[in-house]
Amino acid sequence: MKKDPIRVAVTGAAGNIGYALLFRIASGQMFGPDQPVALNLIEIEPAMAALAGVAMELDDCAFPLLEEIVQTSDLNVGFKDCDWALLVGSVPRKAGMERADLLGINGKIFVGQGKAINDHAKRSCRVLVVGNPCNTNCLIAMRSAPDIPDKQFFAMTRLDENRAKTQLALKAGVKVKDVTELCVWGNHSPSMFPDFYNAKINRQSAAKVIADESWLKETFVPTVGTRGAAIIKARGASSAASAANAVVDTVSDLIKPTRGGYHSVCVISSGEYGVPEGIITSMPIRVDAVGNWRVVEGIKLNDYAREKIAASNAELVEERSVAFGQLGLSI
Ligand SMILES: NC(=O)C1=CN([C@@H]2O[C@H](COP(=O)(O)OP(=O)(O)OC[C@H]3O[C@@H](n4cnc5c(N)ncnc54)[C@H](O)[C@@H]3O)[C@@H](O)[C@H]2O)C=CC1
Ligand SMILES: O=C([O-])CC(=O)C(=O)O
Repeated sequence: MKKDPIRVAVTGAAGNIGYALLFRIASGQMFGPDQPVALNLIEIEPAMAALAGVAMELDDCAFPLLEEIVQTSDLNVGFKDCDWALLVGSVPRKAGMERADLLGINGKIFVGQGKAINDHAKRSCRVLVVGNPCNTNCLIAMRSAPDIPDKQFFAMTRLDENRAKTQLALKAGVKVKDVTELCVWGNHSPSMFPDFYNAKINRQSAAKVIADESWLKETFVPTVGTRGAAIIKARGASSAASAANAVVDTVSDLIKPTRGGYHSVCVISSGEYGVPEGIITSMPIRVDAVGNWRVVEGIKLNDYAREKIAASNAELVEERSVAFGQLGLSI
């Protein structure tokens, strides 16, 4: 039986991440090899000519699953009837900046986008925010879309999880697929905590397998936390292909039951593990057989882990207060 297409709105579609992402959605890597898709490509007016070029290239791939391409700078058109909204469009940081420095520049974008999603997207629309600072931008979009359930808003820390897995695999001399249950907690910022105690290498605690706590605390944690800056320094531009890859991983894992452990996704907190309520923070997520996600319970966190997670979440509480103050939103 023919399936209806999944309509995916992508903002910043002519940008670097957009260019690495759209072709993977259209080829079936995000939603599966027998699932048609329609792409609503959203850009700001000055980038519409570049967007037309990207759309021409999508046409030239003759993807069998790609049923429609909409190109627009009108958010009301762009989010109309979408099933997924991938909010990538925003300014990336440059060398020497922290992602939070983008709050004043990017935060307001997410008010208008949230409102347009509220008014035009399907009620079942799920929203993944990539544009930085992604946790707080996601919170802004969520609060601007009161008719869409909070549980349908996500921000991305899967790139951090993937980075962390590779660093542990390299250190332990194992394959990256042997590293599982790696949750990155907190903010997508240098304060994030990649939990090496509960991560597994071939089903044993990564901390036990690596048996070098000072490397884990003093090298591994900061390497993961500052990997984005290291990429900017090396490439002269922020991660794009690996970020797009993480978008594909995040969405494809949110639409199917989780096998094995869990994945890192930033979701709305309702106080799990003592996390402050009402922030969008990264936690370990599992998806059940009918497609609902939940935060995995019962993970044992030692004092060091709790302290790191609390510090990262305190940063998110502070970001929320600054952003909401600037935007006139009430906490
Ligand atoms: N959460 C994560 O793990 C990661 C997040 N990022 C963030 O993703 C964002 C995008 O990065 P790139 O694609 O490399 O940047 P880019 O500068 O190459 O592309 C951004 C695109 O967004 C468009 N744009 C700007 N304002 C817009 C608006 N209001 N509506 C629609 N489109 C708009 C621009 O015209 C541009 O084409 C940045 O904020 C970056 O920091 C990047 C890597 C990883
Ligand atoms: O570091 C940046 O600005 C881009 C980003 O979020 C990442 O690569 O993790």
